[in-house]
Amino acid sequence: MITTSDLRKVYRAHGRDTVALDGVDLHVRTGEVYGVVGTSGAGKSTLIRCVNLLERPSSGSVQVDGRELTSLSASELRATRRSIGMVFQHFNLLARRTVAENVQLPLELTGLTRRERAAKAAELLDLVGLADKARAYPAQLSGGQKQRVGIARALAGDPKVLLSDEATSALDPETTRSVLQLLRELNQQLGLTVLLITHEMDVIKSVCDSAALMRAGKVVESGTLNELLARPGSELARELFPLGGGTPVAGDEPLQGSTLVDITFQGDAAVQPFISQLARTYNVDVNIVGAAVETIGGRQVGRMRVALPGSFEENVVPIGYLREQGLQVEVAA
Ligand SMILES: Nc1ncnc2c1ncn2[C@@H]1O[C@H](COP(=O)(O)OP(=O)(O)OP(=O)(O)O)[C@@H](O)[C@H]1O
Repeated sequence: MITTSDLRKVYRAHGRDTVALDGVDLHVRTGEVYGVVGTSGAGKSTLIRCVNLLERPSSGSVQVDGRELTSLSASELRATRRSIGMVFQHFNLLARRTVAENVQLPLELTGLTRRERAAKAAELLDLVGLADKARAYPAQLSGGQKQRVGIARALAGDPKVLLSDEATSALDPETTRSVLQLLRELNQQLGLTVLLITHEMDVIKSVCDSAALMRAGKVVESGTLNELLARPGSELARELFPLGGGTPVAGDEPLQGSTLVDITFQGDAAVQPFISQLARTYNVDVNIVGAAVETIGGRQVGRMRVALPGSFEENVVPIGYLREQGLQVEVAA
């Protein structure tokens, strides 16, 4: 649904060049929620603004729903942008307009009658759970309600794609959860493809099907959450699902001289029988250092860190046994 190829954006200011995007290839499939995460300055905002050409890339291509946006004329681009909704961190609502009028804003140049626009706004406000706030003004709403209005407005043109620029960054954790839940429902009910940027791993964990990690203008890692969790050495997987503790340090006698192994299992697979079989078959004392189960992308994922006595070379066979059982096994230290 969204594909960027070798996307570059260089800002020129005060005689200096800043490379904000340095050859970004991104592929967002139809109907998925795709999150781009990265620290401040990584290029996330620039990327999302290049996807609807609010920012014109210096080079590279942007395809949305099969259309190459960089080669459209100004009027074609205006029309195409209507099918790409966008929500913003600070909502960008007009203070002097009512909630319903804010939602109708993108429909004003579309040839719909006043009555049709009002009916559409009412339908969208109902969809985001704010049917009773149509006549209120933005100042009378909470942050979460303002963002719901922002989302309703973004949906006014019946978009196939919704871009979300840190939509929950200004909200408290509980409101964040409810707005993310709304995005998920809209994704499922309307088949909406959602591309969101965030600096919070929790957002990725709770709502995304796929994710990309950006650093210094580049996508350094990407994939579905399941792929990432199954990828040895994945930085995103480590951040999605940190397994604290267990790194052997001087004086930490029980772990000294042992091999730490991280085991990831998904769905209903239970790791416990494998551990006891491993202990029995190979006569090793398996020390469970840490374990956790979390819901990631709507699926149960478990991780366990175990310590096997001896060096890695001494544990090649037991580690191979765990891998043969279909578990994802990564040697941590
Ligand atoms: N209009 C601009 N003019 C000059 N440099 C810019 C402009 N917009 C962004 N930059 C620079 O481009 C780089 C990427 O910025 P961008 O805002 O895309 O990153 P980000 O990952 O979204 O960060 P943040 O989370 O802080 O918004 C930064 O070095 C930034 O200073």
